[in-house]
Formats: sequence, C-alpha cells, structure tokens
Amino acid sequence: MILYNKQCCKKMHVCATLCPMISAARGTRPVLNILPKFQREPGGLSDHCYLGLMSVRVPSMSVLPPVRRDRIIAQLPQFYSKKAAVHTKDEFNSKVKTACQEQRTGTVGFRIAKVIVVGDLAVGKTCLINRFCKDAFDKNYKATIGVDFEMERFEVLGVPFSLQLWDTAGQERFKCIASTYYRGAQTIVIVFDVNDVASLGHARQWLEDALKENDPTNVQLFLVGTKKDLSSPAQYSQIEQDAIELAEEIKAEYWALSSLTGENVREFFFRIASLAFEANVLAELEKSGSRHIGDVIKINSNSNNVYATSKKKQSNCCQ
Ligand SMILES: Nc1nc2c(ncn2[C@@H]2O[C@H](COP(=O)(O)OP(=O)(O)OP(=O)(O)O)[C@@H](O)[C@H]2O)c(=O)[nH]1
Ligand SMILES: [Mg+2]
Repeated sequence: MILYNKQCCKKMHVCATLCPMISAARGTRPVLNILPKFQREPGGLSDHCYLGLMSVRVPSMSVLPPVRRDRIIAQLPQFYSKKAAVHTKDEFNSKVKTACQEQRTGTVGFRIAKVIVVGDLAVGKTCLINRFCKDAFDKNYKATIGVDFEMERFEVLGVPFSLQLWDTAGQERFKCIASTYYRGAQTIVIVFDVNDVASLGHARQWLEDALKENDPTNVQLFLVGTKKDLSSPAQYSQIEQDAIELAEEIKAEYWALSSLTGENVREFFFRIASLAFEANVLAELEKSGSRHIGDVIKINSNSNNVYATSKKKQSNCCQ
C-alpha cells in the first residue's frame, strides 16, 4: 500500500516508482509504504498520512521517546585502524567538551545528521543498519527497493543528537531513485563485502556518485568492509591492505565488521555519531565566534558609523 505522509515520520519505506514524482509534485516528503510498519509501532499516533481520500494516523517526530540508555556516549569511541581514521585523537576536542559542559552548543541538540549508506547490491547495507537499530539479522537476502531510513537518537556529552540512517539500494535498476536521496548528507558510508574484491573496486564509483550531490569539504567518509565472519584471517588481511590504501586515498575512515556476529557494529555507529556531533559543535562554535567578532567591531567603532556598518552588512547579506 502506498501512503503519502504530510510531516516527518520515524520510519519510511519509500516506494520505488512513484516516490520522486509525487514528492516533487507536492513539494514535501516522499510517498511512503509504511502502514504495516506503523501498525507495529508502539506509542501515540498523531499526524496524518493520505491515500487518496483515505487518512491514516502515524506517529509524529514531535513526540520523541527518551534516548535509550545504551545510546549514551560519554567518551570518544576509538578508530578501527590508525592508518585510516578521520582523526586519531583519544578524546573529544577540548572546545567541544567545554561547550557541552557550559551548554553552549546552540542548535546542535535539535539537529539530525543525515548518513547515507551506499555500495554494491547484497554487500550487507540493510543488515548493518538492522543489526544496530533493531539488533536483528536476516540471513535471507531481500533487495532494498529505492531507499529506506531509520532514526537513531543518541546523547553525546550530555547533548541529544540524532542520526538519520539512509539505506539505499545497490541494484542498478533502483540506483537512480536512491541517488535522489543523497543530497544533504553529513556522513557517507561506502560499504563493500570483504569477501568480494569487486565490491571494493566499485567503492570509488559509489563515492563519486554520492559526492555529486554533496559538498566534499563538508562530509565525513567511511569505508566499511562487511561479512568479516565469512573470511579467514589470511584472506581478510589481504583485502584489508587494499581497503586501507583506498581509504587513505579518498580520506575515509576504514572499518571492518560483521552484522551476523555484531562484531564492531555498535562501535562503528557510535564513532559516526560522535564525529558528526563533534563537527557540528565545532561549526556552531565557529559560527557563534564570528558573530562575537562582529559585535566587538560594532562596539569599538565610532558610534556614527554603527548604522552605516550595519546597513552595509544588510545589503551584502541580501546580494
Ligand atoms: N555471513 C554474513 N552474511 C551477511 C552479513 N551481512 C549481510 N549478510 C547477508 O548478505 C545478504 C545481503 O545483505 P543485505 O543487507 O540485504 O544487502 P544490501 O547491501 O542491503 O543489498 P541491496 O539492498 O540489494 O543493496 C543477505 O543474505 C545477508 O544475510 C554478514 O555480516 N555476515
Ligand atoms: Mg538493502
């Protein structure tokens, strides 16, 4: 069943064919195929979904459940490999820690960082997200059609922070639909199967496609090898060398994990959440810092010039 959602929902299953057309036409969120999921969702019901003349109530994002106790991050989770890490510091940036202690994190506590997960078909993208979000693993392959997403709420250094995890289709025929959801990503996760060297070879193409829709200077990249449980140590170490080399080259952080056993899955998502949070707080501090610098100039300037300065600023701003 295809539903149209008026506002944000926690969980969406996006219809592969109609979604881009209808959401573009209506200028809001995509068409959803969510009714069976929401029937299983606990909690209150609020906003409306529309199916032609039919109206269905679905849970609203405005009624957020509290952050789960096992989603609280008090220390910076460590990288997987020192050779390929976004950074190798042991702790959160000291400016970030102080800002959190002093509750000077601005709007970061309300933000949702978009994470897109891309990679070849059947490399294990859906299983990876499901292992973390639902602690479940399905050994049967069910191709993702278009895109799907999960919300995960964290508390980092006492500040709420959410990740929106976009699971995209790897199958070629769904790729053009999935790629319409790449825009606005703060984190790009490129997934390959550690037992399939071709899937690592395609990582560069996945990155290129994802970067077409995003500002390369503003995204954090992760290269993730899945299905580690299926490879022998000798096989694994061979592909790891190539993967780390590629990760270094594209400036991605490298991880290897298994959704079947759960090895490294939690650590990986905690690392993503922490680094995205840290980047958000630093950007917020920089923004508020530059505002302060502006204020100082105003105060110190000749009072006759204050109006002229602010007028000049306004006209620049509108250009
Ligand atoms: N042994 C093992 N199998 C896995 C692991 N992760 C995924 N699989 C299996 O690999 C197959 C594909 O997994 P999916 O997560 O559906 O793959 P996908 O990347 O989402 O595929 P698309 O949606 O088509 O792009 C399924 O049969 C999974 O059970 C893993 O860590 N270990
Ligand atoms: Mg999938």
